[in-house]
Amino acid sequence: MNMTTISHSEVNLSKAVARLESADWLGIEDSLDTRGFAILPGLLDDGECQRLGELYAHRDLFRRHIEMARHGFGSGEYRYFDYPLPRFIVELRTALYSRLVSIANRWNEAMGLQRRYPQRHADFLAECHAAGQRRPTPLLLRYRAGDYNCLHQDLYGDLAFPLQVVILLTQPGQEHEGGEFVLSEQRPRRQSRVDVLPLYRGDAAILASHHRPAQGARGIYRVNTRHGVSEVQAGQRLTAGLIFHDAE
Ligand SMILES: O=C(O)CCC(=O)C(=O)O
Ligand SMILES: [Fe+2]
Repeated sequence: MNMTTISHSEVNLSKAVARLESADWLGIEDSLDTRGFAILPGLLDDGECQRLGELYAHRDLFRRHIEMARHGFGSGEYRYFDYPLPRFIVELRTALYSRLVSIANRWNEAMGLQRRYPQRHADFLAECHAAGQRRPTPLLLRYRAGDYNCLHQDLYGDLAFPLQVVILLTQPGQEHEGGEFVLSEQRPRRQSRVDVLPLYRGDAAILASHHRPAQGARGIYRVNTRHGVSEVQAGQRLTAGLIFHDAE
C-alpha cells in the first residue's frame, strides 16, 4: 500500500467527520423512521471520493474479491477490505455508528426484538467476534456498462446491525449513466414498493439493512427491506459500503 494515499485520506477525514456531525440528524432520523432511508448529502468531497475510489486498485488492502455474476448477485465486482481497515474507514464508520445506534435500539424495541446495541462500535464488533463473526465487511464496489446489483440484504450471521451506509463515489451524468440505487420495502401480506434514491457523488445513503418498524392503523409492523442497483448504461460507477456487523 502506498502510504501517501492513506495519509492524504486521513487529512481529509477530519473534514468528513465534521460534515457528518453537522448534518441535519433530526431530519435524517425522521426520514429513516418514515421512509426507511435518509440521504446525507456531500459527506465526502470530490477529492475524497477520488482517493477512496483509487484504493480499489490496491489488492493488498482487501481480503476478498467477488465477481457478482458468478454468485448470481448481478454483474459487476466488489472487494471487502481486510483488517486492519484504512483508518478513515474506521473513523467514518465509528462516527456513523455513534449517530445511528440510538435509532437501531429504538427500532428493535418497537419491533419487539430483544437485542440492544452497545453505544460504542468497538464493543459491538467485540460482540460480533465473540459470536464467531470476525471478518470485516466494509467494501468497495465497481460497476461498468451493463452491470447491476440484484435486490439483496447484507446479513452475514445472526448478529446484524439494522442500518447500513452506501456512499456514491462517482458522478451520475458525468462518470456514469444509469446505475440508480434502489430500495424495496415489503410490508406483511402486501406487494413491494420501491424507492429510487437521487444520489450524487459524495452523498451517503443511510438505509434499513434488514427490516424496520412502521406505524400502521393497528399498531407497529415490520417492513422487510432490500436494496440494489439498476443497470449502469455507460461509464464506471463506484461505491463504498459501510456495514456495521462483521461476517462469519
Ligand atoms: O453500489 C451500490 O450502490 C450498492 C452497494 C451495496 O449493495 C452495499 O454497500 O451493500
Ligand atoms: Fe448491499
